[in-house]
Amino acid sequence: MHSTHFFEKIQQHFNRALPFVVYRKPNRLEVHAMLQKDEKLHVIEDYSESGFVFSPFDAKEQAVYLPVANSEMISSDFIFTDEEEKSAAENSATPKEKEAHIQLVQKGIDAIHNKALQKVVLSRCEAQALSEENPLKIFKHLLQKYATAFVYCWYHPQVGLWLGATPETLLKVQANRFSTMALAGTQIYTGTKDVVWQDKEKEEQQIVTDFVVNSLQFTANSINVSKVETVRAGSLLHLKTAISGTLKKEDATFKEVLSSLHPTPAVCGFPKENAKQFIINNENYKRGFYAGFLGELNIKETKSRNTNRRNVENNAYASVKTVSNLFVNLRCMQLKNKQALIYVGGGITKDSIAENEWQETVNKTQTIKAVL
Ligand SMILES: C=C(O[C@H]1C=CC=C(C(=O)O)[C@@H]1O)C(=O)O
Repeated sequence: MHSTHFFEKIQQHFNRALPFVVYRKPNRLEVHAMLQKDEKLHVIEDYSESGFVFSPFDAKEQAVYLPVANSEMISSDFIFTDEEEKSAAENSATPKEKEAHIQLVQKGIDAIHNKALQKVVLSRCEAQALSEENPLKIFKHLLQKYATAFVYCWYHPQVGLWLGATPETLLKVQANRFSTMALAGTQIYTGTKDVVWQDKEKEEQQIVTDFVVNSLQFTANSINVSKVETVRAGSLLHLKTAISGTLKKEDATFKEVLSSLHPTPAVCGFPKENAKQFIINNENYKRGFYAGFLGELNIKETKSRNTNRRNVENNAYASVKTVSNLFVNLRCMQLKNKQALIYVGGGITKDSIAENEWQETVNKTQTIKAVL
């Protein structure tokens, strides 16, 4: 479908206040949309559903989805333009917000010194007035600026309007093959990926790798762990380990794998339950869908071995695969009351310095502020 028509269709759908998602996977040109035909809110029961899932940070809260069976699916290639670079907005956080975050981080550091935790990811939400209110225009800026991210705009009249450009894969599954990643540690990108990482960042990332590998022991047959590499996410750099392998049994284990992984110490902490309780008791706001996950769930993909569509006989060779592609909802915002609510957090360990952790969250807001 032509790009102009594609975005017009989504705009009309949004004007009618009907649920939709529009998204582009990392390093792809193709943009997909699912336009739900009515305004019903569909709730995930057991992850055997087929559609686009949107799940909150706290697994006790309801995950929702747009079902394939009740949606129109459209796609288009996104054309990159020579768009003028926008200058990122000024820091909109108040001194009070800074003080509150520093106190929260200090409390986390103290809990780690008292051995209640080894790592905890602490976050905050910053409001910024919107100069551009059309979500699809903001979505296009995200597409343009973050080619290597999973970029999305998700809307349901009963849930809200969310956008983001996340660098983190939670879980990909195709047949019995899976892949995931351990992503953590942050520094500003200054023109090269050839940088030195401090022990603090190496440790916070290693905690994620160890957790992911251990969580998969029971459900995976084989696990491959890559070397740690430095990856770029917009104006930031992170440490990443790629983890892949085969699952023991595809269907029965998908929900199990998902609940053993989420939330990983990249967004929660270690040990998981203690960190989660610390977050719920001490962050003075509700994360909602920030640091939850989203993406394609049990989508049927048809792959034809012969690209010549006129050759009907060869369609016999087409294979249908069920795939899931889930991402962690980071570098995201909720649009509400003419404001962008920007969600940012960072991993706290015994070596954290509260002021630096504050600055890291300020740096992370730039991913979103650069497109507003
Ligand atoms: C929790 C966030 O990032 C995670 C992913 C990469 C690096 C992180 C860090 O360095 O703290 C976080 O673990 C966020 O962006 O809000």
